[in-house]
Amino acid sequence: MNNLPVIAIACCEKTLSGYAIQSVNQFYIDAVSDFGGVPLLFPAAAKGNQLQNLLKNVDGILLPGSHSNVAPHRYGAKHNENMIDEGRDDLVFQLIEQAIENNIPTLGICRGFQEINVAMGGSLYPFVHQAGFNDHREDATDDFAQKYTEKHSVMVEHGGHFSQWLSEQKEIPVNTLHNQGIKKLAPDLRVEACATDGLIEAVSLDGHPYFVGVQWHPEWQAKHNQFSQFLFKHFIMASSQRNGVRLSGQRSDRKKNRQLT
Ligand SMILES: N[C@@H](CCC(=O)NCCCC(=O)O)C(=O)O
Repeated sequence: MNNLPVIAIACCEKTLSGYAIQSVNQFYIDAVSDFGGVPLLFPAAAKGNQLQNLLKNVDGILLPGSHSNVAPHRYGAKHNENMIDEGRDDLVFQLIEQAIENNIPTLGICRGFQEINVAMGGSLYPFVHQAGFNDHREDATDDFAQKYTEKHSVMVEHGGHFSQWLSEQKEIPVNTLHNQGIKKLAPDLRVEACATDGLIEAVSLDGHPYFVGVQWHPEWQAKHNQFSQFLFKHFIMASSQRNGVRLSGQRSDRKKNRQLT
């Protein structure tokens, strides 16, 4: 029997009561567990060999949302950005490179979606509602049911994963909690869905086992949302397949080492 797939979740670097902390919103941890993965929080400080060694024990990567924004210099922009988290940027840009190079199943959500586009050569609008699009910002309320309620639809593009998963369904109702959005699409990314105002809201990478980014938040009550179930089930399935290959490779290495001693 395969072990449960280990899913690396990228942390944000924040400050709490004067202490520097690594943090992940619990909704992401719960969604990974609910769909059969083992969440493993990856600290934003992990670099180089540390990261390579950690990734040897990983079957999937989740790039979660965050109120911070990708540093403008990462995509040649000059505007002032107050919500910076360069430790997270450093971590996820390495993770994205490794995920593409080594076919590690990856799901990017909101900021994670934007990081994928920037890491692969695209750019972002700092405020989409100032660039001719609708206002996609989150509601300023402590009522999370209101904050995460569905606010618009995205239109499914033909030829990608989403159109295969959904067969005839052409629209997906989604929530919206973001200021920023894709301006220039990275060259190798496929558009999977767009908002009704034309903003790109979901992408994937052809030829990869699972490399998907979405601008909305499928982790919110994921078990009760049809499309969120597609997203997470396929993500965990691809990660489980990697888990099987990874562990069988490690077993044969141990056997070879025993034969050499
Ligand atoms: N900062 C980016 C992305 C917004 C985002 O990820 N919001 C979710 C915050 C709550 C959470 O998931 O932790 C933007 O504003 O576009």
